[in-house]
Amino acid sequence: METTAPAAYEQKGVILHVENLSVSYGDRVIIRDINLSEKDTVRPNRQQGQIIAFLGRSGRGKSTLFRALTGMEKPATGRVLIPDLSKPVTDGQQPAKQVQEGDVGFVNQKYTLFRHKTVYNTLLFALRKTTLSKQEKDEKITQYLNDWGLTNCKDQFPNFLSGGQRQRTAILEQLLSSGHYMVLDEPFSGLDIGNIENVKKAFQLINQSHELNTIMFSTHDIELAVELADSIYIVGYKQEDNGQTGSVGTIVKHFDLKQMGLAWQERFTGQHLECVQEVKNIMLKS
Ligand SMILES: Nc1ncnc2c1ncn2[C@@H]1O[C@H](COP(=O)(O)OP(=O)(O)OP(=O)(O)O)[C@@H](O)[C@H]1O
Repeated sequence: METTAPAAYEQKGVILHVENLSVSYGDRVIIRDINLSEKDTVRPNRQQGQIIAFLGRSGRGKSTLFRALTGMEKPATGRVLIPDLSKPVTDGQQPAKQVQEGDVGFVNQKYTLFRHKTVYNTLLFALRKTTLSKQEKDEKITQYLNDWGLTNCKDQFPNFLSGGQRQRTAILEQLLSSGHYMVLDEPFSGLDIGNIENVKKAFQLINQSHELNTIMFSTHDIELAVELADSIYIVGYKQEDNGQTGSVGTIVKHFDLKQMGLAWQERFTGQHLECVQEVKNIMLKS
């Protein structure tokens, strides 16, 4: 079988820590006992953010988990911690804080944009909470528009953008307004092959532009998740002691694709396909 050498990397400080998280709507518990921890992945001679995929059958609670990860939904129990970059490092550790609404960008499937704002003004609005001067904001936006291939639509309103331009603007808007973390709920759903490539490219741009940039996304496309992610979590129902399948979502399996030697490979190999098959089997049982 075709295999490739695993890429070298080191793991540094914790960038996302989810502890005993559960979310209920009224009396109904939707997700429970969610525990996960992700560290900053450092690769030699390159800037590398993290890409985390969440897979799971319909209704298992991925969107609910995302709402808790972005601080939009208050957990019934547990907490979500991210590094508090406003505090100095003490004893080699970056202090952590509980995630709050606004810390983590959220991009929905529809790539919603302000109808009455041009691309430039949308991005300017996204930077409103920063301490940058007017000129610094302009320079930053101009650079991003250039890097993301959006310079030509700077003064256009959303209705005049192509699907790809719209996606990139929506992703960029969230990136600028929230800092390093971004959640995308099914960003590939309903896209044609060209726009799938556009979103993949946007992931790459985010990933390579800062060490701490962290993309979390859900998808029903298992191959795409195995191709793009360096960590995959499967959200599903656990088997109860009596052999029945439960009805509360939790993490039923984690795949560390870095450790497995599958992350950041140029080519999709037989080992990737084996992983896809394993993910499918687990999803079918959960
Ligand atoms: N606001 C809400 N009030 C009550 N129940 C809700 C609410 N939002 C979601 N649910 C329920 O929570 C469960 C999980 O839904 P969620 O949207 O998180 O699943 P999902 O894994 O994202 O599904 P899909 O893959 O189909 O998008 C579902 O049974 C859903 O009906």
